[in-house]
This record gives sequence, C-alpha cells and structure tokens, in this order.
Amino acid sequence: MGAGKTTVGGLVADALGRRLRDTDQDVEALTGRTISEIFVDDGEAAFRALERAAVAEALATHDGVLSLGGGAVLDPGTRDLLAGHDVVFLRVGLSDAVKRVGLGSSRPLLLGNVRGRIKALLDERTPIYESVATLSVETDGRTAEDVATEILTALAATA
Ligand SMILES: Nc1ncnc2c1ncn2[C@@H]1O[C@H](COP(=O)(O)OP(=O)(O)OP(=O)(O)O)[C@@H](O)[C@H]1O
Ligand SMILES: O=C(O)C1=C[C@@H](O)[C@@H](O)[C@H](O)C1
Ligand SMILES: [Mg+2]
Repeated sequence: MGAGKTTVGGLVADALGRRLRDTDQDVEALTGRTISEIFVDDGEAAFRALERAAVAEALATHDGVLSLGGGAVLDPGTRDLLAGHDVVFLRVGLSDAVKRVGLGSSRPLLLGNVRGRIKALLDERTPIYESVATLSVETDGRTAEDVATEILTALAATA
C-alpha cells in the first residue's frame, strides 16, 4: 500500500502506450461495494477470492499494466496466475510507506495503528513479494518518474 503502484504504473503504461488497470477498482466495480465493505461484511478470504477472479479476468483480457492489490500475492491461486508475467515489486520502507499512506488511513488492514500494521505487513510479506517478483525496484527517496524509468529500462533489457 502506497508503494506507488498507481503513480508508477501509470507512468510505465503511458510510456508503453498502454493502459493501467487496477484490480482493486475492478473488484469494487464488479461487486458494487467498496473493499472496506467486503472486508467487514464477508471477511478477507472472500475478498481474496474476488480478487483472484479479478486478476484472472484482467490477465486474460488486458494487454497493458496491471496494478494488484497490496495483498493479492498472499493467495496461492493468484500467485499461480502471475507465473510467466513480468511482476514488479515496488519496494518501500516503513517511513516512506507511512508518509505516503498517511497516519489516518482507513484501509481495512491498517485500522488501529497504521505504523505498527504497516511494519507487521512489510515483515510478513516482503519474502512473498520477493518470491513472486521478476523485477524488484527501490522507491524510497526517489521520484515516481525515476522509478518508472528504471522499470522501463529493465523491461526493455529482457524483452
Ligand atoms: N516514488 C515516490 N516518491 C514519493 N512519493 C510517491 C512515490 N510514488 C508514489 N508516491 C506518492 O505516494 C502516494 C501513494 O502512491 P500511489 O497511490 O501511487 O500508491 P499505490 O501503491 O497505488 O497505493 P494504494 O495502496 O492506495 O493502491 C501518492 O500520494 C503518490 O503521489
Ligand atoms: O495489502 C492488502 O492486503 C490490501 C491492499 C489494498 O490494495 C486492497 O486490496 C485491500 O485493502 C487489501
Ligand atoms: Mg493504487
């Protein structure tokens, strides 16, 4: 969360002449509910299943850049769907993540203690993000433009 998926993803998509699609937005559009409502009413497991379906649909129909929800790769089925695709891990440390997300964030998994929750999520998830990513890029203290340029250069080198 706050790693820069929307900002950097948009810059990368523009440079490639493609569009950015966002699976959080797809889930909300498909269900007509907010992610917070889905978490509260149905729980995280139900959200992950909706998210997996949204990722499958997007990968099948969207020839462009896809922004995944911050916890999408926790789901083994979603991880399987990503195999064979370029997957970029936007690394962000605790301090920059808190600054970007804001201490008042109402995201369901950050409720209560934003800083503490981000730290716990980064500790739990970093190994998973690293295992799924085909490219890992540092974002701390860098502009989104700089991060996007690094991604485009790396993608061009492996194309
Ligand atoms: N490299 C960067 N340096 C500084 N600020 C950044 C950088 N990338 C993004 N930001 C800023 O951080 C905030 C969050 O960025 P963004 O919305 O792109 O993140 P995200 O990963 O899409 O977050 P979300 O979890 O809400 O989907 C925005 O205010 C954005 O302008
Ligand atoms: O990190 C997470 O688990 C989440 C991140 C958001 O993108 C949303 O998908 C949702 O709030 C869960
Ligand atoms: Mg976003």
